[in-house]
Amino acid sequence: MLGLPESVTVALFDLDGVLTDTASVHLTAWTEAFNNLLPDIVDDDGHTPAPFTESDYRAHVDGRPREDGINAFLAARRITVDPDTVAKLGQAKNRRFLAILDRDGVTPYPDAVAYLHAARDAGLGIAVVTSSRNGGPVLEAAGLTEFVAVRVDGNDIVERHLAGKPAPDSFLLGAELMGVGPAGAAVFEDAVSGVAAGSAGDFAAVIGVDRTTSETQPSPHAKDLAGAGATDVVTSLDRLRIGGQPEGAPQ
Ligand SMILES: O=P(O)(O)OC[C@H]1O[C@@H](O)[C@H](O)[C@@H](O)[C@@H]1O
Repeated sequence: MLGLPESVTVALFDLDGVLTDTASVHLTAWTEAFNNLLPDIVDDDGHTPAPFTESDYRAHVDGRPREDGINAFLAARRITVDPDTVAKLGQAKNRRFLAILDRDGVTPYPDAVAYLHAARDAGLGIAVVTSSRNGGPVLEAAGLTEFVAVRVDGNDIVERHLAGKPAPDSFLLGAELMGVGPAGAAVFEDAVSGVAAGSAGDFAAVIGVDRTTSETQPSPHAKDLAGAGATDVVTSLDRLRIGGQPEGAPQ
C-alpha cells in the first residue's frame, strides 16, 4: 500500500526536510551560529577552524538532537569548548531558527501533503518522529497537526533520556505509542542519521527522501542515504503514492 510492504500499518515521518521545508532553515540558523563562534576560537592544534559548511551540516548535525549535533561537529573538528559555550551556541541557533520561522512561516512539501492525505484515507496510522524541540510549532505552522496521531520530538528525547538518532530509540518509541513493532512500521527520513536510526531499528521499510535534487539521477546525498541503510530512496513521495519506475536505492 502506498509503495510500502504489506505488513506496514503505521508511517513514522521525520519532519524537517521530509514533510516541511525546514531543513534549510535549520541549516541557515546553524551556519550563522557556528560561524559567529569559529573565528574567535582555536582547535586543539591551535588553528582557527575553517567555516561551517553545508557538508558539515549533513555529516554531523542533520537529524540529530540539538546538543548531539553541536558535539558531533566540534568533535569532528577537534574543538574543545566548555559546556556554557555549547549551551549558548544552541540558544543562539534556536533564536535564529525561530526568527526565520516567524518571518517566513513554514511550507509543507506538496508531495508530502498529498501522501499524508492518501495515507490517512488508506487507514495508515501517522506519527511524526523528530529530533527537534520545535516539532510542535513547526507542524502547527505548516497546518499538518491534524494528520498526526502521535508526535515524538526533541523534548521527549530529553525528558525520557532517549539516545538520539542515529540510535533507533525515538522511532521505536513512536512505533510503540502507535501500538506496533518495527515490522509494522515504515520510517521516512531525509537525514543520514535518521536513515541509520530506521535501519538500526529493523523497520519494515526505511524510505530515504532526497530533497537535494529534483533529478531522478542519484545525487551524492541519495548515495549516502542508501549507504546508511535506506530500503528505497525517492526525491518525492509522489513516486510511492502514484507508482512508476522505482528510482531505486543507489549503490
Ligand atoms: O534545535 P532543534 O529545533 O531542537 O532541532 C534539533 C535538530 O532537529 C532535527 O530535526 C534537524 O534535522 C536538525 O537540523 C536540528 O538541529
